This record gives sequence, structure tokens and C-alpha cells, in this order.
Amino acid sequence: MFARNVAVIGTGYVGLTTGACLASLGHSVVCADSDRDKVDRLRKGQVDILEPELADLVADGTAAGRLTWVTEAGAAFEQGTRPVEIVFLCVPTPMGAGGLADLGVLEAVVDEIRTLLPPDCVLVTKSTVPVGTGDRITQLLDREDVAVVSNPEFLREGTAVHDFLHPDRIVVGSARQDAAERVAALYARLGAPTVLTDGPSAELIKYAANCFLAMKLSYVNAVAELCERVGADVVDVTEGMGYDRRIGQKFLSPGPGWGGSCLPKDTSALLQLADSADFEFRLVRAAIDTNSRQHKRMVDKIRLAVTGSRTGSLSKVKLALLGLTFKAGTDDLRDSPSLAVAALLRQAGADVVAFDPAVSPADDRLPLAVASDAYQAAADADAIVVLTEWPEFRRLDWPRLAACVRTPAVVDTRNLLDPSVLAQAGFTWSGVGRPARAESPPGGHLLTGSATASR
Ligand SMILES: NC(=O)c1ccc[n+]([C@@H]2O[C@H](COP(=O)([O-])OP(=O)(O)OC[C@H]3O[C@@H](n4cnc5c(N)ncnc54)[C@H](O)[C@@H]3O)[C@@H](O)[C@H]2O)c1
Ligand SMILES: O=c1ccn([C@@H]2O[C@H](COP(=O)(O)OP(=O)(O)O[C@H]3O[C@H](CO)[C@@H](O)[C@H](O)[C@H]3O)[C@@H](O)[C@H]2O)c(=O)[nH]1
Repeated sequence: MFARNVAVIGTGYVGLTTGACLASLGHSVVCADSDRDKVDRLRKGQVDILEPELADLVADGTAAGRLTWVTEAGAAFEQGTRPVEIVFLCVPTPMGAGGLADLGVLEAVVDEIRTLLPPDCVLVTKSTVPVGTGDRITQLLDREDVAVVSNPEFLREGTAVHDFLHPDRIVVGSARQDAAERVAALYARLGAPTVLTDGPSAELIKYAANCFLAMKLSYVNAVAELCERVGADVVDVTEGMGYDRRIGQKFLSPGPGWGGSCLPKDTSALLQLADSADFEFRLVRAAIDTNSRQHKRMVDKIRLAVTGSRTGSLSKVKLALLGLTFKAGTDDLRDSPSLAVAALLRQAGADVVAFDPAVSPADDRLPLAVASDAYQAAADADAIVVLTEWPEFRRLDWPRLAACVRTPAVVDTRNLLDPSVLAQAGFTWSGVGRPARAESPPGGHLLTGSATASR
């Protein structure tokens, strides 16, 4: 393998993982971020996101001299003795006006570095960008010698390092095949299937994949609703669906709705892209609508648990919310369904106190009270609502919680808890797509082979 000189611009979930993992593969990487405090912390080996293995890779790469840190994107090209050959753009592309991806930061960075890029280098977009962005970057650069390549990233938060080093596939697209191959060669040691294609196809693969995942989740949330109406159990239904290898067991867990920094913005951006191509992408529209409805459905469930009616008043009702991050294993609160449900509960007049193992009570990003543990959050609560599937919630002392609350009711929007454990502690339990039970259900059982259901 040839070790390459690489620059990474933006050191968030994607950029930091990219930089640290490429360094672990033997490449020399200089990481640039405009957030000076973050760069100072990284220089000291401090990683401020919750990602297993990332801090170790950062420390190893820094100690080996293969990872260095700068604050100006342009300064990334002045490091080391050999010129930077490949430059990754890993800056944010948040949801902008009308649901379009906001390319303001990305374009500003391209403008900042266009004259500073070393001759004959490759500029790679790893940020998620709409189809046509590669062509736009080529125009903005106005440099014949610099090739533009799309290399979308598919890592998940909470398993970012693992996903980067064990990818299902690598996608590289460009009008310049030689440049695409140079980028693909960076990952050669990973032995992953590699799709070499044109720029627009690579850009679309990213959106098409994320929107497919979002549709799968909205479908499963709709199946869960149907289960409730006809008396079926979604846990057994999805297990039975998932053994079909064309469907698979993963991404079949119903919940309070899908969220995070990617699926919501990417579904919106794909809708806008389709719209601009005069195509009404009704499936994606339905997935988004089903998701917003899911938040409201969770509030109705809570009303039912607390007042006995799906339309009962939540005014002055005290609710303990367990889980604020958009899924377990991350500290990311961006577009979290928990926050969407919490906002609806507050609008309905409820008094909410939350606990999340990854969110500090001193965190001032949140418009609600955060307790330092589940027992404090549950004090005098009319119901406990599980919103994020942190495994530690299963291990809570439920009899102790029963002694803290005003009414022993649990609404489990992730089907995380064992209803029989709760029943023993005196709680009523309601989940999503499952009959409300006091005892463990018989469950779908596999008579031969072994169950492999997982997210
Ligand atoms: N988070 C994910 O799981 C994930 C996965 C795949 C793809 N993506 C895509 O990757 C991109 C980045 O996402 P993220 O979650 O890593 O974002 P992030 O917000 O975690 O990190 C972005 C980083 O860019 C830095 N930055 C902002 N402006 C800059 C500038 N002008 N110069 C240098 N640095 C600058 C910020 O300080 C921050 O450290 C987005 O397009 C996103 O859609 C994200
Ligand atoms: O069975 C499931 C699986 C997920 N979710 C929810 O779906 C959302 C998204 O989860 P996940 O996809 O694991 O989160 P991300 O880390 O945002 O990863 C997605 O978005 C990234 C950014 O584009 C992509 O790189 C990843 O491939 C893609 O999975 C979260 O709210 C989860 O709680 C469920 O409700 N049920």
C-alpha cells in the first residue's frame, strides 16, 4: 500500500473519524477545523464526542506523527515535507431554507482554499451533498489540475470507527477515473466492495441509501400502529419478516420516530432534489409525514397511559423522560425524536424532567430540566416515558422507581423493557405495536436455528 498525504477539513463526527482512521491505515493526515478550541483540545488528545475507539486512534496517530492539527484550512497544505495529495471536505451541510441542503460552509471553504490547493491534488467531498455539487465545486475551483471526487460516508454515530474500518462498501465517483482510483486506493486495506462511478451517481447513492433506511423505519412504525389496531405483536411480526434475507432483521425496531443529524435533513434534501427534477417522490414524502405523525402518536399514548383517554389533558401532569439523544450510544441531540416528543408534551402543558446518561444536567442546549439520575427524574411523576433505547434503563431498580413516582405507569416508546419485570415492580406498561401486558408475552419462537434479530 502507498501511504498518502491527506488533509481533512472539518473534524466533527465524519472528519475526525476519517482523519484518525486514515492515519491508522498508515496515511499522513493533517486535520483542519475553524473551531480553535476544538483544535486545542484535539492537540491535547481530547475528543469531545462519544465515539468508541476514537480517542485511542487520535492519541496513536498523534504520537506516531501521522496526525496533525491546524485551524486554517489553508495551513493544512503547508504541513510536512511532501505536498498534500488528497483533500477531504467534511464540513456540515445542514438543512437550509425550504428543506434544501445548505452548502454555504462548503462553498466558503472551497473559495478559501481554491488558490492554496497544491498542484495536481484531488478534492474529495465526503460531506453529504446534493447531486450536481461536484460540478459546482469544479466551476468554483476553476483549476484544470485539481480533480473533484465524491466519496460519500456511510458511518453511523456511536459506531463511527467500526463502520469506517469495516464498511459495507466504498463509493467513489468522478468524471476523472484516475482521480477516483487514487481515492479508492486509500481504502485498499479494508477489502470492501468498491463502487467506482460518476460524480452525480455517487452523490445520489448517499441520499438514496439514507432515504431507503428512513422509509424502512416509517414502514415499520406504520406496521406497529396496525399491530395495535388489530391486536398483533410487532416484535413477532418484524422477527417473522426479518428472516426473509431480502428484508433482513436490521432496522426493523419501531420507536418514537427516526431522527439524528442525517435522516431528517437528507430525506428533505432528496425531496427538494426530486422536485427540482419535476418528480414528485411520494414514497419519501410519505416517510417524512409518517415520522411527524409518530411523534404525535407517542404523545397520545402518554395521554392514554396517564388519563385513560387518547385525548385527555396533560396540563400539570408530571412526566419523567428517559433518554434525550436521538438513539443510544451517542451524545448527539441533533433532530432527536425525544426532543420533538418533549416539545409536544410541553406544548400540551406537561411538566417534563428528563434523564439521559450522555447529557449533563448542566447542559444549557436544552429547554427542559435534566436530572442527574433516573430516580431524581421520576420523583412524583405521573408516568415514566422511555424515549431512547439506552440498555442501562433495563437495569434500573424498578421497585425503587415505583417508590419514587406518583403513579406507576411506563410508556416504553422503544419496546426496551421487560413488561414482566415492570409488572413485578407494580408498573403498568405500554409499548409500541405491542399489546399492553402485565406479563411477558409468549413471543415468536424459533423452533430450529437461532434468532439473530438486531438493529
Ligand atoms: N454525523 C454522521 O453520522 C454523518 C455520517 C455520514 C455523513 N455525514 C455528513 O458529513 C458532513 C459532516 O457531518 P458531521 O456530523 O461530521 O458534522 P459536525 O457538525 O460533527 O462537524 C463539522 C465540523 O466542521 C467544522 N467546520 C465548520 N465550518 C468550518 C470551516 N469553515 N472550516 C473548517 N472547519 C469547519 C466544525 O467546527 C465541525 O468540527 C455532513 O454533510 C453530514 O451530512 C454525517
Ligand atoms: O431499528 C431502528 C433503527 C434506527 N432507528 C432510529 O433511526 C434513527 C437513525 O439511526 P441510525 O441510522 O443508526 O443513525 P445515524 O448515526 O444518523 O446514521 C444514519 O445516517 C448517517 C448519516 O448520513 C449514515 O451515514 C448512516 O449510514 C445512517 O444509518 C435514530 O433516531 C434511531 O433511533 C429506529 O427507530 N429503529
